[in-house]
Amino acid sequence: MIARTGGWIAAALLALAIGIFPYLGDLLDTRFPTSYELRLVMRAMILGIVVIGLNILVGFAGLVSLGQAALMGLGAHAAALLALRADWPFAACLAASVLVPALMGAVLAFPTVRVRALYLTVITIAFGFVFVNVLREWVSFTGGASGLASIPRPTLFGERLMATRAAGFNYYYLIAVCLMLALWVQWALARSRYGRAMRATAESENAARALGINVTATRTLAFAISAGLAGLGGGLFANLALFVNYETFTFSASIELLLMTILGGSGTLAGPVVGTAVLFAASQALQGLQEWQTFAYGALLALVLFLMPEGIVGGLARLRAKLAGRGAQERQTGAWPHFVPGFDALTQDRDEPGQATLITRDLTLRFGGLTAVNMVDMEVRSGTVHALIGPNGAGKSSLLNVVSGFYRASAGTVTLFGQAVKDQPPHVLARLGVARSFQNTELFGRMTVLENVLVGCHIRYQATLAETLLRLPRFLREERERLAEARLLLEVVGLTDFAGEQARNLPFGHQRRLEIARALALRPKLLLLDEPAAGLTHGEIEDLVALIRGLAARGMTVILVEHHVEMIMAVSDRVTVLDHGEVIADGPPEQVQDDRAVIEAYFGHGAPAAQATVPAQ
Ligand SMILES: Nc1ncnc2c1ncn2[C@@H]1O[C@H](COP(=O)(O)OP(=O)(O)OP(=O)(O)O)[C@@H](O)[C@H]1O
Repeated sequence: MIARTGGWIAAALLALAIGIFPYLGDLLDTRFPTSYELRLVMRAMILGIVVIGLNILVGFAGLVSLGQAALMGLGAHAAALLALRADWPFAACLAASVLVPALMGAVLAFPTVRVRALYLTVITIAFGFVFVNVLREWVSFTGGASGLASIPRPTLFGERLMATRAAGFNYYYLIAVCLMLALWVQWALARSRYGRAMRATAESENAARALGINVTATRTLAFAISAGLAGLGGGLFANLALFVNYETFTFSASIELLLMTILGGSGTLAGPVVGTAVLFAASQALQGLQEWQTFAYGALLALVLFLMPEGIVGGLARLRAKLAGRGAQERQTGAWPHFVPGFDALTQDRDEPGQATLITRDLTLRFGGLTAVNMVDMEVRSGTVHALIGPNGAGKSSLLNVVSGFYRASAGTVTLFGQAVKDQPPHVLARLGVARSFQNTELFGRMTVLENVLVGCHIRYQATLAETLLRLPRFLREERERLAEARLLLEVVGLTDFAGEQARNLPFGHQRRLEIARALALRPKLLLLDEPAAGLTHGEIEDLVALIRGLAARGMTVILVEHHVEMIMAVSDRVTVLDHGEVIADGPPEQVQDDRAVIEAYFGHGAPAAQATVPAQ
């Protein structure tokens, strides 16, 4: 709450400082600021807009672009060319300076981020070099080294936009408004499912996909927004300088933009402003050092990052948290499960009772020569707890990964909720109603406990990006409802007191609880739990059993991969036993426990008859 108020105060102070800056001369009766200094501040504000875009890419989505200056150049050239060659009015040119790079961003990102996030960095480097070469060589179109000169002075609503003490400051204020708008976009994204999805994909791609997030689309969106803001900076720059050529938009300019993002504190809301201001001021101050400038610049940067690896704003935030003495260890964990009133409403998306929620037929998964899952026929009834057991390497997790879409089956069929779903990706299956936990918990460590659960609600928003950025009523209503649901789920798992804590700071047992709460936020019909009891104490396992039974009682179907036999006996309605990828037994737990083939799978052939049950671990 304090941080939020502080954020608004900081934004108001920034707006005030920018607002009165041109009039300082009149107010203080000095020559400062001259038109030159006004121009410097305008350039800094333009860079600020570009760096905000880069922060959305780097700090939110965890992607790196080394071609951001080229995208800025694309915006600048789009605006300049349309004004010079097509006589487009200024407002239309500025709109094009946003849209053309945003589109280019989407075209560059879509094919690359679906393969690997790192490829985006590579493609942006290539784009930067190609772009500069095209500008340099295509002289008839871009003017080559002479660039595009005599761009008409911008005019809006019949007013010529100027920025000098003599002629008025309306262009200065236009840039200031764009900067504040960029800050708004960044803030509105951060406080929405879009921003949370971006951060989630950066933290754990697998967990994000399991919660219904389309990782490729999310990353493409992040890059398109970031490219659009870079282009806006370019368009504003072209209309400030009234001249553009390739020299402004080189690879080293892209590096400088990235450094501003990191120095300020990537991922923080104030970081881009602070990073741009500090580095821009430093580059101006160090200009007198001539050839030593680059060295001094680098040394300064190294020093700040050595002292504050999370950047200036990130470092200060950490310091403040330390001083406030906030730590996970001081929190009281609530008893769980605590089926609070209202929880039943969240578990109503169930399959018809008695239906087969999952059917696999001849399901096979091969890794090269190894058959991890071999011709598995399995049927899981709705509203039951179905355990999947077997010795290490039996293929349990592999089967779970096929059912949740993480692995593609080599052969056979999977039917979920009466629908054939073979080869569907995880986020599509999540949208059908499949949620899962992971063998090694996959939380979004740097996000708060509450945000983790909110990411689980991702697929149940309907508000569009535009409604979200404008914070229209539908978005606000949905956000309020999801927040209430997330808090309720935290109460169910006894983590209410940890809502504001970063997930990575939670003790292990609490992390397991959080992962389950996050999966429940999806309102699944089928919940897949991969060794949820691993690493838990005896008491915690008893609570987990109570939770699972409570979920099944509410109609949810649960598939449980577990080694802990005592727990399986207590919680499951039916057990399927795998060995070497094949089903060797299937039935009620008591029957399976005494099955000869199962005992042999655990103890080997010739196990003594006295060894009548599988081992409780
Ligand atoms: N991505 C993969 N690439 C190659 N082999 C794999 C892969 N994933 C699993 N395997 C192999 O498939 C077999 C089944 O592994 P799986 O993890 O499904 O077994 P499990 O029953 O879950 O074992 P555990 O109880 O130890 O987790 C093992 O031999 C494993 O080495």
